[in-house]
Amino acid sequence: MSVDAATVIADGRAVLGIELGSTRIKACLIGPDAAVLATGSHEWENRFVDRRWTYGLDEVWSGLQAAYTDLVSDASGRHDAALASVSAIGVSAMMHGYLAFDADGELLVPFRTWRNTSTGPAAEALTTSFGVNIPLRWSIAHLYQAVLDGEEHVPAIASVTTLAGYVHEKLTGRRVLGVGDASGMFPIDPSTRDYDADLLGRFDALAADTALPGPVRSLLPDVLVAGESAGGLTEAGARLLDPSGALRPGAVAAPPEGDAGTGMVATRAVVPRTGNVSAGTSIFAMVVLERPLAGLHHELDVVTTPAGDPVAMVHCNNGASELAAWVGLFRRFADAAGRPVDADTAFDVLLREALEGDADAGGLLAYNHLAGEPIAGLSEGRPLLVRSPDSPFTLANVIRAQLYGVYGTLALGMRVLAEEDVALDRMYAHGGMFRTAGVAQRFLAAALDAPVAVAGTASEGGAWGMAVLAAFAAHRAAAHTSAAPAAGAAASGADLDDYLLESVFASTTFDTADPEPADVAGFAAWLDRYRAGLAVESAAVDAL
Ligand SMILES: Nc1ncnc2c1ncn2[C@@H]1O[C@H](COP(=O)(O)OP(=O)(O)O)[C@@H](O)[C@H]1O
Ligand SMILES: O=C(CO)[C@@H](O)[C@@H](O)COP(=O)(O)O
Repeated sequence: MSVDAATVIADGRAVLGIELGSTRIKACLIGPDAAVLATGSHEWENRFVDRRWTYGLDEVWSGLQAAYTDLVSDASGRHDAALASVSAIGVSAMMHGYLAFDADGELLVPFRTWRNTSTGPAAEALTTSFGVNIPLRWSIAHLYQAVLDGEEHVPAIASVTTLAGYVHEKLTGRRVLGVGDASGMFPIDPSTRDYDADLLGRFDALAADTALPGPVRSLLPDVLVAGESAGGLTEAGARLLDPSGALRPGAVAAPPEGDAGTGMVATRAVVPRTGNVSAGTSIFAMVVLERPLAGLHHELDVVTTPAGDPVAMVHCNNGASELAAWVGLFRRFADAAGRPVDADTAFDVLLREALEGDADAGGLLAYNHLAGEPIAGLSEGRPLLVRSPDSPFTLANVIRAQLYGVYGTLALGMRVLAEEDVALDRMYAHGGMFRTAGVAQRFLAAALDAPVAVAGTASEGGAWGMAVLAAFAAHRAAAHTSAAPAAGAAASGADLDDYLLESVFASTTFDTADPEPADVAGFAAWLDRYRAGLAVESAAVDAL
């Protein structure tokens, strides 16, 4: 394996996927069979500046370079191979939010991430006008809120994009977005797999007589579907990723995607009746739809797969960060006691302890809300641990409550999806929480009352999924060389699924956890108490 991998890397046949997650920038290098050859990562953290969650663009580039350098050294350590070129490349990132540029490409205001909940009036006006739910975090809500607030920069806006779109443009010179990422900016019409023309018109009518230079379509990136070529890595782009000068340009670039789409690919959940849960800083569940939703629900957004098919999503701003904070507390205790443990060990010890807890976590409630949470009706967050005096206050129950807390708001939203009769054959899960095998997965099965499957790549899921999409773009480009050199054709969901089945998942095994009846009953009881206790969380937001 090592010799083959070394040859693949040295011959420039490996494929690079990068995902900018909220806490980690991950890079993943795969071979022709989609096996992981090397990985790299860099930790970063959003900052709350002037009441807005943001990252600096300088941190984007230093973080990408650090993750890439880490991957190069992993390739060298694992395979004794020097990485100098790749056949294809793809970038994905946290979706939505607001990156607005002027005509010279200068950023007009600091990046506003998906986590900001300051767009209420715009989201409400757009939801009413469009007749589809426009969540607070969508880019169009951010844009319209800036218009409604009469922000000074609005007249200068020449383009608006997502984080993946921004990075992709710098690497390739192309201002485009994959349809999945675009679907978190503005609603997509599944029949054209492009922005919904009727809704674009309604937006322009709303924004008429404002300072926004229109029409809005001229501000948005062009939309591409999985398998289409989105340009190639330029010399300048290669230098941005690898200032050492070793990386050569020329790789085929896939349409930049969002982490929802890469999660779907990483779990082979791209055709109707398949779904996946991504559990990282935020937590969200997605199910590919067989038919449109019957009603409009503020708990459900409709995005698309990277092939443009509609997907219902339950999105919660708050995922596993509060759990990580508790694990950090115990690590500090271990340090202070003179027995330091690394993060993975601390997670392993604590999560395994949770297995010994009561099925209802002894009635302990953990609210993981660091930020506001629309589904729970919270404008801001105040993480809480609440118990009755007689609740069995054990370490096992504290950690189990924290794990249940990660799934609390998601479970409320999933009950709305169930009422819509959305059919689901299989649910997959991925994200950092699954680095410790078997625990977060078992409790998720209990929370959803459904089997949950996890693959070995689960904790690197997004970057790996993006590498797979890049390999798919290169595969389609090769198949179409005679007809249209270096250009792949747009794929349908079935084309993408066939590729995933034949070239990626043929030999992948998933570990499936079935819901355990005692856990299901325990979680249901816990969720009733959690729902009632939301009043406490709300009061904490008001009071503190
Ligand atoms: N070894 C581990 N076992 C279980 N959970 C973990 C482990 N390491 C990190 N985590 C959890 O994973 C989360 C990060 O997940 P990740 O998918 O990398 O997030 P993001 O994409 O938002 O940066 C952390 O907040 C932490 O709670
Ligand atoms: O909003 C979405 C998807 O709709 C995500 O991009 C956003 O929550 C960020 O996800 P991560 O927590 O970084 O995995």
